[in-house]
This record gives sequence, structure tokens and C-alpha cells, in this order.
Amino acid sequence: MNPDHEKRLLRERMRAKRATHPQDEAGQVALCDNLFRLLHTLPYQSIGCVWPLAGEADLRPVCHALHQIGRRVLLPETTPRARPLVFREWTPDVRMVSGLFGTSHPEGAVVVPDILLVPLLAFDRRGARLGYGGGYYDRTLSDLKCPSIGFAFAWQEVDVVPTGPYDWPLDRIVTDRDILTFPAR
Ligand SMILES: Nc1nc2c(c(=O)[nH]1)N(C=O)[C@@H](CNc1ccc(C(=O)N[C@@H](CCC(=O)O)C(=O)O)cc1)CN2
Ligand SMILES: Nc1ncnc2c1ncn2[C@@H]1O[C@H](COP(=O)(O)OP(=O)(O)OP(=O)(O)O)[C@@H](O)[C@H]1O
Repeated sequence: MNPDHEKRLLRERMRAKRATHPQDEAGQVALCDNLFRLLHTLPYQSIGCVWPLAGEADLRPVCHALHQIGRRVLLPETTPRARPLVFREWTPDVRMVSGLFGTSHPEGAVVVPDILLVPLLAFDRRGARLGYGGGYYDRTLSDLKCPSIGFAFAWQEVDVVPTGPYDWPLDRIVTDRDILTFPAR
């Protein structure tokens, strides 16, 4: 089977699995806590965060906490397909505008991130991830070549995520239970 087809099947499986995992407030708090603690120890100043879509982990508490300790919080503007994401500066009082695929982004200035937090539908213990299928984060990581931290709930782990030639492995994955670190590849 080709990886694009396998990925489509896994996306369907993960959507069905998501329906069996209702909003987990404790998991949500633990995930944000783990992410913030890790980022606090890392030297990166401009951090590419993520504004939540329905059913995803909500990193807004991390955005606020990073802003409070003086880091620059950036959020992606979803570009037309086949283009890397553009990151714009977020502050608690910035105006958010609607973008493609139901996403929102701030009106702030365009800034290049030092590190990216990466959303995912599924991940495995090797650091492979599955996203919504736009290829946005793969394109953006291959463009920026900056460090990356995937984030997810522990229930999103699967044995093996199918990978193709463009998939960009993550450096770390943070969940509500674990912080996984992968060797440099
Ligand atoms: N919160 C968040 N922001 C993000 C992403 C993401 O995964 N999560 N992206 C990551 O690349 C980019 C946006 N890319 C996207 C590409 C496709 C779809 C999409 O096809 N959505 C389906 C619904 C999927 C579902 O609910 O399971 C749709 O609109 O029909 C959404 C976002 C940038 N911003
Ligand atoms: N750097 C790249 N250059 C050209 N095509 C790419 C690149 N990265 C990904 N693609 C293409 O984009 C499409 C979607 O990729 P994939 O299924 O891996 O998306 P995804 O990682 O699940 O989505 P996302 O990164 O948006 O969350 C694939 O057809 C893939 O070949």
C-alpha cells in the first residue's frame, strides 16, 4: 500500500478514536504543564505555537504563560496549499482573523520562529507524525530546519505511523504523560 493511502486510513481511524475520548480536562492541564516546563528550560525566544481547532489539545494557556515570561509567541497563518506556513506575532490583546480550513491567526507582524510546536492526529515512538494531510508542517520544517516539538494526548500514540519521502521527523513529542526525545537524525 502507498503511504498516502495508509495515512488516509489512519486519519479515519484517529477521527473515530477521538470520538471515544471526550474532553479530558486533567490531560489538557498536564499537557500544557509539560510543554511549558520544557520550553522554559530551552533557550528559544520566538516560539511557533498553535491556536486550537475543534477536538485538538488547546495550547492557549501555554501561549499566555510564554508571553508572561517574555518569550515571543507566534501563530501560523494557513497559506494556500503547497506553501509553507507564515508565522505572525500573538499578544493577549491582538486581533485574531479567520483563515483557511477554519483556522485563525493574529494580525501581528510576520516573524520567523526559532522552534515550532507541531499539531498532530497520531504519532509513534520513533517520532513520526500524522497531520491533517495538507503537508503544511512538513513543508514548513523543511524550509526553516528549526527544532520541532510535536504535542498530543497520550491516546494518540499508535504502533507505526506510515511515512513517505517528505515526512520530517520531530525532535521531541510532549503528551500529558511523557516527554519523548529523539536522537538527532
Ligand atoms: N490548530 C491547528 N492549526 C493548524 C494546523 C493544525 O493541524 N492544527 N495545521 C496543520 O497543518 C495548519 C492548517 N492545516 C489544515 C489542513 C487541513 C485541515 C482539514 O482538512 N480539516 C478538515 C477537518 C479535519 C477534522 O476535523 O478531523 C476539514 O476542514 O474538513 C485543517 C487544517 C496550520 N494551522
Ligand atoms: N516538502 C515538501 N515538498 C513537496 N511536497 C510535500 C512536502 N511535504 C509534504 N508534501 C506533500 O504534501 C502532501 C501531504 O503530506 P502529509 O500527508 O504527510 O501531510 P501531514 O503531515 O499529515 O499534514 P500537515 O503537515 O499539514 O499536518 C503529500 O502529498 C506530500 O507528498
